[in-house]
Amino acid sequence: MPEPTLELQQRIEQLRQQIQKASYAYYVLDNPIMEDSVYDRLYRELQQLEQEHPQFITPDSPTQRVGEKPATQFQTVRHNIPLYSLENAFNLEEFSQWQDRWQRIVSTPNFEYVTELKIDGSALALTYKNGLLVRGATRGDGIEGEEITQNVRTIRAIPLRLNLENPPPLVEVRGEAFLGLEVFAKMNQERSQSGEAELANPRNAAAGTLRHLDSRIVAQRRLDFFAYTLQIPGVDDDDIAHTQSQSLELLQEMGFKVNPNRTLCQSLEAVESYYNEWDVRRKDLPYMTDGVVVKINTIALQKQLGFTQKFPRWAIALKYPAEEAPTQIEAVTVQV
Ligand SMILES: CC(C)(CNC(=O)c1ccc(Oc2ccccc2)cc1)c1ccc2c(N)nc(N)nc2n1
Repeated sequence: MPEPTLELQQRIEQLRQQIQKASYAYYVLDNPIMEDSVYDRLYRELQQLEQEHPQFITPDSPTQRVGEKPATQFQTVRHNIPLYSLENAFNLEEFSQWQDRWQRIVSTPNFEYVTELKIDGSALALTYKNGLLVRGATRGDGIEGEEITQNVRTIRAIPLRLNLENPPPLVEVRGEAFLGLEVFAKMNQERSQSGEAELANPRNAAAGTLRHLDSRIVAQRRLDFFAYTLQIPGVDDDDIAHTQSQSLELLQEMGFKVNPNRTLCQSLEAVESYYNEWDVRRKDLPYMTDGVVVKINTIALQKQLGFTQKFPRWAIALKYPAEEAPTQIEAVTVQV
């Protein structure tokens, strides 16, 4: 076997960049730039070269998304930063009461909310070391979750490497993993054809898929992901971004898929119109939502308000009425 030449390494790097660019356009920007047949040919060439020269394989190579052997179990890991859940408001009256509560604590007249869609999926905590994805974990109880890195790596909307020149030593990203409605319907069709019980909803299907021990099965399920929180431990949140909306833009620049249907609101009425607008428009979205999330936009104000034992005081979920009565099986997330 001739010594691998420099141009071989350059060819491998070139293939990686072309494949990564096409994958980002397709899975994050939802805007394909390459025919599938061309993508497959480039991918096969890269796989071939890496098999011939495994010393050139890097953890962020697109070929490293699907693991080989199934896991036997998942480890429990402690989140570097706790994952808080959201207080719920079930109507605008409750939202208005929440607004009055925090306005009593901070006397600031000119507040601003960022309103985001609440995706009906399963929360994920992602950890990047020097820009490389090193861990993916389920929310668990917010303090500890299950380490499911191999499964998280199969989610093509999640970058294996941050798009940053000099990445900080540690970056924590939170978001929602979900199954699109089309993928969910196809999954249930396959399950009913093979005599398995259909799953009640895409949230259950996503949570169950994330806990599948065989990442090759997970890769076939085509999970998707929207990021919504960026943290750089050791760096003051206010220095990363002054507002939640800037933080979402940063996440996009770093290579994450961030839900585009977010708005800035300066009043309760503006929040109400966003909530009512998306109660109608969400029926045309290719994924399930179960509410909107309203966050005080200014990070300095978020810090002033802080957290209760369970929730941030500066954010609330404004839920839509549930479509189907939750059944008992929803309580338990099983591998599906
Ligand atoms: C607001 C937050 C709870 C995330 N934020 C955090 O988890 C979080 C955690 C520690 C933070 O700061 C700390 C840092 C160190 C120690 C303690 C707190 C700040 C935010 C949340 C939860 C669920 C969401 C959801 N389903 N959809 C959208 N669109 N947004 C959501 N946002």
